[in-house]
Amino acid sequence: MNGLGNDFLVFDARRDPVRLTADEILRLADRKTGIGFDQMITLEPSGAGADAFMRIHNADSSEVSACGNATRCVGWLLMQEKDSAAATIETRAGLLYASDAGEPELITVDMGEPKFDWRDIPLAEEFHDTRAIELQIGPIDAPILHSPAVVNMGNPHAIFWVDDVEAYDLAKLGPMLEHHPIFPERANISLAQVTGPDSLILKVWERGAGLTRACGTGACAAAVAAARTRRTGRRVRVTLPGGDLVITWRESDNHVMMTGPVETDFTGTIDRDTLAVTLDPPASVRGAAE
Ligand SMILES: N[C@H](CCC[C@H](N)C(=O)O)C(=O)O
Repeated sequence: MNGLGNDFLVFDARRDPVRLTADEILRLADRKTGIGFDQMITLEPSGAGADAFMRIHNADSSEVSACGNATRCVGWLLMQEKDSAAATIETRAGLLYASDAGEPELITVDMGEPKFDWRDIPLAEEFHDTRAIELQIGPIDAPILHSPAVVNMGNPHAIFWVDDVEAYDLAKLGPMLEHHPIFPERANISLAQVTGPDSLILKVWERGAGLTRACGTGACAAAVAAARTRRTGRRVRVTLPGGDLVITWRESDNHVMMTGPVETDFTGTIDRDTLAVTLDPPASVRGAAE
């Protein structure tokens, strides 16, 4: 499945457990010799009364606690199954609530409350004044990235405000910042270009996945940081390379609501031993094989 091109391999492990080694996850994530994905999602029985527990692994096999676009896709799956307009998803970061947004394959997820304290991002104690971050890569006149906003949406995000997201080589800067010593658990790195009181453009280097077409928690983090610094209002249209998400940081309960599309690319089965994939008929895959 995918949310604005941020793509996922979704296993239904609610009846039979799916336990893959890091090496097997890396093999499946490989876009040349495997299936290819940004994150691997494993649906398991929920211990908290939710419709399912959602386990999240990045393409580098790291397990993480939040994935906004995948939560929309899983919410849609569960609502389809139950023929319901709402679904509850348990994650390591807590319970999330998905609901039908009134159009086919358009889903809203309540992503909970943002966190801003340096301990909650987390940041390393000796660095927790983010104004200390200044990074210039490349020729002496290369643009300098500095003073990121940091937000936790169940996972760590650092957002750099820029005048033009295309003026920076995020493929080069991203990994340096992802692994910056200020982020003891690494971080998702965003460039945000505010384009109006209710709109911004976002490019994301994702922790454990690299450049992605969209990042749901990144869009939430950037919209909240923009509102908190009076760059925008509390409702922001976030334009990512893969398309738009609408984020509302609700004043009444401090929750962040994310609305966007979901797509199913194909379904099938994977052989437990060989990891060979058999597509369900019609064996059509959305868009030509890349
Ligand atoms: N790379 C992220 C997880 C996936 C986030 C993104 N795909 C989203 O839609 O929120 C992390 O390591 O925290």
